[in-house]
Amino acid sequence: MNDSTDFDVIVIGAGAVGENVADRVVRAGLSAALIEAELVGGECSYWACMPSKALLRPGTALKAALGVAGSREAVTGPLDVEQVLDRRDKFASHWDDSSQAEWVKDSGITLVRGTARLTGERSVAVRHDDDVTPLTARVAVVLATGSTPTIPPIEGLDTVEYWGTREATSAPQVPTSLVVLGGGVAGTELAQAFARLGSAVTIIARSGLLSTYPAPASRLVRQGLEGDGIDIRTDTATESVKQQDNGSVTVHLEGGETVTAEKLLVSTGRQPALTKLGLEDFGLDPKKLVIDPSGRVQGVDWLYAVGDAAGKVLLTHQGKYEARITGSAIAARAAGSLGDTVEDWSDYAASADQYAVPQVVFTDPEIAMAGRTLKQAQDAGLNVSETSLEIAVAGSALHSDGYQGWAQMVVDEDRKVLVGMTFAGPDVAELLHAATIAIAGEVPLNRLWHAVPAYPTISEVWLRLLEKYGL
Ligand SMILES: Cc1cc2nc3c(=O)[nH]c(=O)nc-3n(C[C@H](O)[C@H](O)[C@H](O)COP(=O)(O)OP(=O)(O)OC[C@H]3O[C@@H](n4cnc5c(N)ncnc54)[C@H](O)[C@@H]3O)c2cc1C
Ligand SMILES: NC(=O)c1ccc[n+]([C@@H]2O[C@H](COP(=O)([O-])OP(=O)(O)OC[C@H]3O[C@@H](n4cnc5c(N)ncnc54)[C@H](O)[C@@H]3O)[C@@H](O)[C@H]2O)c1
Repeated sequence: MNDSTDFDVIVIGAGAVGENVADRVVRAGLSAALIEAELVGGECSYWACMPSKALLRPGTALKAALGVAGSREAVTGPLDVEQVLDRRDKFASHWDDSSQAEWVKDSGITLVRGTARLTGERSVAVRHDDDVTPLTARVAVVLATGSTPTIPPIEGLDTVEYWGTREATSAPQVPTSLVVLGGGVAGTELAQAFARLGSAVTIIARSGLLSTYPAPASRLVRQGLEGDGIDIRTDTATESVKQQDNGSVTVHLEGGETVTAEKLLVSTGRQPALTKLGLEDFGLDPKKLVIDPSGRVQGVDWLYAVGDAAGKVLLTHQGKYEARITGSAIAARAAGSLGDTVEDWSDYAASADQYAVPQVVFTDPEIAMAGRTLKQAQDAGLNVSETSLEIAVAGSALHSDGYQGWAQMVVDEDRKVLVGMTFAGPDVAELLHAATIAIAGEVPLNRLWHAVPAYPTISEVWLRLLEKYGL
């Protein structure tokens, strides 16, 4: 750290999102301090996206080889667990942030290690061990503090040892059995990763499995998980949990049934990490901030929030997008070229957060979705139609024997543009960006008709959907 305590911009939280805001403002000629309490790189690098995908990928690759006659016969054994965990460790940089800290320094950003709290207008105190360093920002303070797990009020949970997603993604060994509480994205991905690494896995979901996605897509994932031997209990409430003498955990379900496993994973959602920042002193609610499309916090014109902390979309790529937008808005306001209001879809408004978010569930099969589901579009008052079909094209037949997939297109009938797209099936994630472009670009359907998918690829499903729609 250099000795300066006065910067143009202070960014609290050096996750992927905080790093990107700091980089953006420095590139625009401003100075920036980036404050981090734990590891530079944040959740995604060490305990979320990277290690979870590294745990999943070998199982998906093995299943792909088993799905094609010829390569199937060449597979002679199960996953090599030690190799999988070693590779995961490399993707998590062995939980060492020195290369990311080096990048921060090389980018001209000042890294300050410690826990930050707002102490006044544009003022922050950073506590590191017993030292407290006061910092001031001439222009703006940005909250990029991420999110923390939501822990459900289940009797006994505070008395047992359980895994959160951090412990699961960094697990040094594979447990013989695992019970997963929560049927959301984190729960299903990690359930499949551990099942394929040899754990006997049970998922307990209060409602459905991946219930925010279109039902045919979630059903395909459920079939895939069941094919891996996962016991899935949906619409099942958990009454209490208890640790056994041998360390295993028993989950007592509504109706009297119990499930016992070596490890319990609680993956029941996340919430913005906004407590202990002193927000109350500025009349703000630390449960959720109201922010404008440039990321500025309502009522405090020097304060911004991005990424998970902003609470709009809890995804790395979307948080980094917000970081680029907010960084540009801060720099433009510092230069006097941007006022209080920002235009939708301009360089200073994170409009895609509302209309064109891409998201992937990295199970096998995958779900890849961009924009709105039919229900979300209807709830937003749009006059929409839906067209859906099974993915059965030359590209999918070649991809694997017995390929099963599903796709859905949601069209705004008043404007004749795509507002939502969902694909489910093996390797559909790579189809997604075309949908994101069509939605964000509001490409008219009669022009999309001229975007010809290459033969023989799974993307031919685009053509089938447009034909079924009536083009
Ligand atoms: C298991 C799992 C898998 C996931 N997989 C994916 C995926 O595949 N793709 C995807 O897009 N998203 C995924 N996500 C979501 C993704 O991890 C988050 O959206 C992303 O990490 C948010 O980045 P962020 O920078 O906003 O927050 P974080 O990465 O949480 O970073 C915030 C940083 O702020 C620091 N901090 C907090 N408070 C203070 C303070 N007061 N002072 C100083 N520092 C502070 C923290 O230590 C942390 O390093 C996954 C999440 C989980 C849990
Ligand atoms: N591939 C990806 O992009 C990816 C992967 C993992 C996580 N994430 C992100 O991380 C965030 C957190 O993931 P998550 O799966 O924890 O959250 P989530 O919100 O996706 O799912 C949480 C699930 O837990 C359930 N639940 C809540 N309380 C419960 C209880 N008492 N008992 C049983 N179930 C209960 C909810 O009904 C929901 O299905 C998500 O917002 C997601 O965006 C993304």
